[in-house]
Amino acid sequence: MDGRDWNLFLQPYEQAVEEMKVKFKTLRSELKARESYAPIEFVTGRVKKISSILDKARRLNVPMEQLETGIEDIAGIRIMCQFVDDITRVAAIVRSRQDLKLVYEKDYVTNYKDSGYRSYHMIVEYPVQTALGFKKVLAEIQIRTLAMNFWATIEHSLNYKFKESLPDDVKLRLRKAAEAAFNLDNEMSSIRSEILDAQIGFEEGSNIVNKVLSDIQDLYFYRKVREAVQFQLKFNELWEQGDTFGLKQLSGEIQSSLHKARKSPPQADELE
Ligand SMILES: Nc1nc2c(ncn2[C@@H]2O[C@H](COP(=O)(O)OP(=O)(O)OP(=O)(O)O)[C@@H](O)[C@H]2O)c(=O)[nH]1
Ligand SMILES: Nc1ncnc2c1ncn2[C@@H]1O[C@H](COP(=O)(O)OP(=O)(O)OP(=O)(O)O)[C@@H](O)[C@H]1O
Repeated sequence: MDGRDWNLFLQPYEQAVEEMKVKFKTLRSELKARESYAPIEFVTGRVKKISSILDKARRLNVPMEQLETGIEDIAGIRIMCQFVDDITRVAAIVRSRQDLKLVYEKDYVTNYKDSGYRSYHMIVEYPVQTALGFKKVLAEIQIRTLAMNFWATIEHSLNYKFKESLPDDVKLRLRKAAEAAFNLDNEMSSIRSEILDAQIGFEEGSNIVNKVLSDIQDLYFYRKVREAVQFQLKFNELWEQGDTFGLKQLSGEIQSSLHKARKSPPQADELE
């Protein structure tokens, strides 16, 4: 093995991981403040252990003098999302960032691995300012849902214990567990879209109420008192029944009355 100073070798990777973690955690807070929902649930990161770097170099036949280019995940962060759709959004954000350069992507969400592993991986080039100046390091960004992470964390610990020799029945059960995690993600996504639809429906309902009440006020302005009172009674009835469709129709009727009223405004002494 070469006699390099591993602390010095790993220093820029430590820095890259710390900086990237701060940046994506800050992004989460900012998106939460701006849009009230952030596609990032939490962020973790690590620098690969020396033993793991050496194992991987041997496994992938990477010469020691080419570790920096041959092992792409010495620096790695992981971004956990609530929903599968969030992964696409986070990946788009990573692609658009000016402070790193995308090298390539691996979509194990669509093309999941034989083991059942699902995640979206992005290998990036990240620039750090070291005491000796500017240096670019390779880093891996793994993006996955909470369910994918749950599965991968447990599978990783089992794999570590059994190394390459996982018994076939365990492999099969892990694949089934991965399917279960996939189904859980799908179910959560469909519940989410129903909740979003309900929220949109609620928003529409509240907008239509505002519109009807303010248009009735305008009818008073045009001295269409009798019409305004009738519309108000009709509104009360529909509102009691929670009839959004009826309210939309009523809104249309009030609009056409208002239209007529605006075309022939009342004379000063005119009262309905
Ligand atoms: N738990 C778990 N993690 C995996 C699995 N496959 C990949 N990973 C994770 O994804 C990383 C990158 O894996 P790959 O995209 O296969 O790339 P690689 O680094 O060229 O090759 P390997 O180290 O052989 O996986 C690994 O270092 C793991 O952290 C898997 O089957 N189970
Ligand atoms: N990009 C990443 N971000 C955060 N944690 C990671 C990342 N990649 C791996 N880890 C975690 O770091 C720990 C050590 O993993 P290690 O780097 O030794 O192996 P690995 O990445 O799983 O596999 P390999 O050696 O094949 O690359 C594990 O808990 C693993 O889940």
